[in-house]
Amino acid sequence: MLVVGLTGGIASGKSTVSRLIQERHHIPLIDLDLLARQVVEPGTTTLIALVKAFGAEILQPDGTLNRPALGRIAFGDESKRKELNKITHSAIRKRMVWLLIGYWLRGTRIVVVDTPLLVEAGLWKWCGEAVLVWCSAEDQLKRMLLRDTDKGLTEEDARSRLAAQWDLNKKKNYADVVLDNSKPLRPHEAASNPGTKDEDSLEEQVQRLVARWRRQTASVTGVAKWLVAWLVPPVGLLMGYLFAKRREWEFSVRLRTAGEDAKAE
Ligand SMILES: CC(C)(COP(=O)(O)OP(=O)(O)OC[C@H]1O[C@@H](n2cnc3c(N)ncnc32)[C@H](O)[C@@H]1O)[C@@H](O)C(=O)NCCC(=O)NCCS
Ligand SMILES: Nc1ncnc2c1ncn2[C@@H]1O[C@H](COP(=O)(O)OP(=O)(O)OP(=O)(O)O)[C@@H](O)[C@H]1O
Repeated sequence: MLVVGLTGGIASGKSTVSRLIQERHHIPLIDLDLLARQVVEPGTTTLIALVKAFGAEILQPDGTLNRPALGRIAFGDESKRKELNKITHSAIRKRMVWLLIGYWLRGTRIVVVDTPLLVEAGLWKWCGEAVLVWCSAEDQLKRMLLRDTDKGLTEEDARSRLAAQWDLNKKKNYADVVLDNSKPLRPHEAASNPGTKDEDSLEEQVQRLVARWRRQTASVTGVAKWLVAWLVPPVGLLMGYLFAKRREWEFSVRLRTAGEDAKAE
């Protein structure tokens, strides 16, 4: 099974790409932002742990999580954010692994995992391919404000959310594929933009990417690997482990060349 890690920064266009992959190309998708919401539903041990760590002011009167309030605490202070990650990430990963196992049992060929923290949390090594949805920090800020101002997001909130994540140029070093989302979304919009071609639009880039995944997984070696991993799970696990180790080594060479530190959070 080809597990693709899809990442980017806040408001860089991950959900837009996810929607295209899921709805237009019918590839299953695991959204870690969504799992992050499920693990903090009322009554969960994760929500209880969060209240213990950050106080009852992170709850709404009805007992659900007050997301903007927790966001303000976590995005404004690195140590608080680390604490939040420590509490939530293991529960999110557990859910993700169960979902992956489910897809694998059903014989799925390609699954996309959408997560903003693919690089920061070190998940990139465990993916067959890491895809980064890139745009400039100015575009991220502009798009975030356009999207979220009516949900109460101020420019200060937006800047602190942006500062809470790695710069997207730094994340490029960890990506196998970079989707340039500084251009228009659709081909016809690209045509009316001076200096931009139809094939530069996000939709066309995603179309080409998915076509390659399909060719790759339908090739003789792709099918043979998938079949062996599916029929003999221990061999599949070993193949996955060796692949991750090779990937870690290849990227550490690449990162050293780029002057980056391979260690994530
Ligand atoms: C702090 C919370 C409550 C704020 O909720 P809110 O609804 O306002 O934002 P939402 O969850 O939609 O996240 C919006 C974006 O913020 C960024 N973000 C979220 N969590 C983090 C984090 N821990 N570190 C850096 N950026 C983050 C991501 O780009 C995400 O797409 C929420 O983001 C959360 O529970 N975060 C911890 C879990 C987590 O790390 N999720 C990311 C996927 S693993
Ligand atoms: N190429 C583009 N041109 C203009 N607007 C865009 C483009 N791509 C995405 N957008 C808009 O930018 C906003 C952010 O995109 P999206 O929600 O896909 O980002 P995201 O990376 O999933 O964000 P988050 O991490 O906050 O969930 C949305 O309102 C989306 O419609």
